[in-house]
Amino acid sequence: MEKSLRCVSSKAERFCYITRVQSFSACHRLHSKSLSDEENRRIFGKCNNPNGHGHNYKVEVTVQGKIDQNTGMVMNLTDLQQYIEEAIMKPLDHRNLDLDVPYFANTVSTTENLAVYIWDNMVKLLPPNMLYEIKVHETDKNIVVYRGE
Ligand SMILES: Nc1nc2c(c(=O)[nH]1)N=C([C@H](O)[C@H](O)COP(=O)(O)OP(=O)(O)OP(=O)(O)O)CN2
Ligand SMILES: [Zn+2]
Repeated sequence: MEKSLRCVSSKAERFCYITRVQSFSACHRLHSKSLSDEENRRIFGKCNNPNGHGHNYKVEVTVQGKIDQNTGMVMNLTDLQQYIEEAIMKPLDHRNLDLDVPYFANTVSTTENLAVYIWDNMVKLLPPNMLYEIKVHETDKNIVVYRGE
């Protein structure tokens, strides 16, 4: 599993961003209940295929904070791995996003909305003000970043 570290700031108190990468597999269909079938086909094209399609998603979870002078860590990446298991893997891996995840019953399962869903799950588990960014790679070419705004 990939882990990346990036640090800035003064010598006395260093501030760092740490990232854990996690992959999961899921299928979905882009379809909005607030649009007609014709509009859905026109807007979402092949991604509106009634039987759906699959992705091997990759999510980068970045947390921020001061480097603890005793542990040398912003956060133990093993703890972050466990939060990711709860917030991402358990609800999403090997699921049909639209049918298995209640959040997407009435919310289109775009990568934008998926990033928001993952943010909302992660922020509930992490210590306050530590979550910095969720980056979701839907494909190698389609990437969405959400920072809680
Ligand atoms: N703004 C968004 N646009 C699109 C999203 C999205 O989540 N947000 N999603 C899709 C589809 O889900 C689709 O699966 C994208 O796949 P695809 O077009 O096959 O992916 P690539 O662009 O990587 O592959 P190409 O072969 O280059 O088409 C569509 N739009
Ligand atoms: Zn898709």
